[in-house]
Amino acid sequence: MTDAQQPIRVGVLGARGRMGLEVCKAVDAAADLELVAMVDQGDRLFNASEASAQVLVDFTTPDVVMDNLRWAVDQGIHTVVGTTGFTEQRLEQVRGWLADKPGVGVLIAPNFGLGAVLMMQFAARAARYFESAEIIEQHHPRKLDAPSGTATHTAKLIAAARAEAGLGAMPDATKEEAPGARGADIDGVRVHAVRAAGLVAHQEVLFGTTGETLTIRHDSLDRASFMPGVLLGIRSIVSRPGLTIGLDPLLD
Ligand SMILES: NC(=O)C1=CN([C@@H]2O[C@H](COP(=O)(O)OP(=O)(O)OC[C@H]3O[C@@H](n4cnc5c(N)ncnc54)[C@H](O)[C@@H]3O)[C@@H](O)[C@H]2O)C=CC1
Ligand SMILES: O=C(O)C1=N[C@H](C(=O)O)C[C@H](O)C1
Repeated sequence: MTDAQQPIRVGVLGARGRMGLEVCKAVDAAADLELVAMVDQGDRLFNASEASAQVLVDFTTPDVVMDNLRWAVDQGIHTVVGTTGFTEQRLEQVRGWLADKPGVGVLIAPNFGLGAVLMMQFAARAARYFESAEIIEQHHPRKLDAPSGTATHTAKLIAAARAEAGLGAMPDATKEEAPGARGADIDGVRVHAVRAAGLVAHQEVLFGTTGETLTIRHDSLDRASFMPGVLLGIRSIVSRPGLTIGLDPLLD
């Protein structure tokens, strides 16, 4: 434990949501963490400050997360963010806020599943060796956004690796007969989003070149899969000022 064996005081934003409920359970069960605030839509955000939260965990929605984060940084509260919707422009805004609060840490991770982090790393490593790469993400039908934050991040990693290796555009002679048939184009990488009852969170990255394909697949079968990563984030962010993107730097 930090601070002479005092538990880290944690507040959860989006506490009544699918992820928020799971985070509350995981924090409650950890001896070195104390759940001091549970905030959902309609609750006062200030509750978290009154409860002296040292770290906030945000699993809300892309349209409210920036306001929450701005407030937390202003209050000097470290924040672990799993909510999606972080464009490069949004990340730049967060960097700007943190510049005025040098002691405060923010971790923004598109996926807290350790297997998903490895899947993205493996995909980035494979990208330079294949002519073609496409992403198929599959989620539960109550997910609000598409493509997923994980798929967008993976596409950007693949695009960067391809550019670094000097690869050009992927071979594709297809004319779409129906809009969207070839998926979304994220930095030149096609991303297909499936929504079906029974699914949690899944992703395949399909690579192809002459005579062979490689498929890298990850499945989150239960939201418990995200919790080791979230807890690692909470424990790390108290001594990690500035903006950290993704779990990768915490795993090295
Ligand atoms: N980074 C990761 O590993 C993961 C990220 N996610 C992302 O986390 C987000 C939440 O996902 P779910 O829990 O499935 O959604 P959900 O819809 O079940 O939960 C969102 C919760 O946020 C609450 N909320 C809305 N506005 C709020 C506000 N202003 N203040 C406090 N609470 C507010 C809602 O009432 C709801 O209870 C999504 O963006 C999703 O993509 C989900 C799973 C894993
Ligand atoms: O909404 C979800 O469920 C998930 N969202 C994240 C994303 O958009 O990548 C992470 C994971 O895929 C589950």
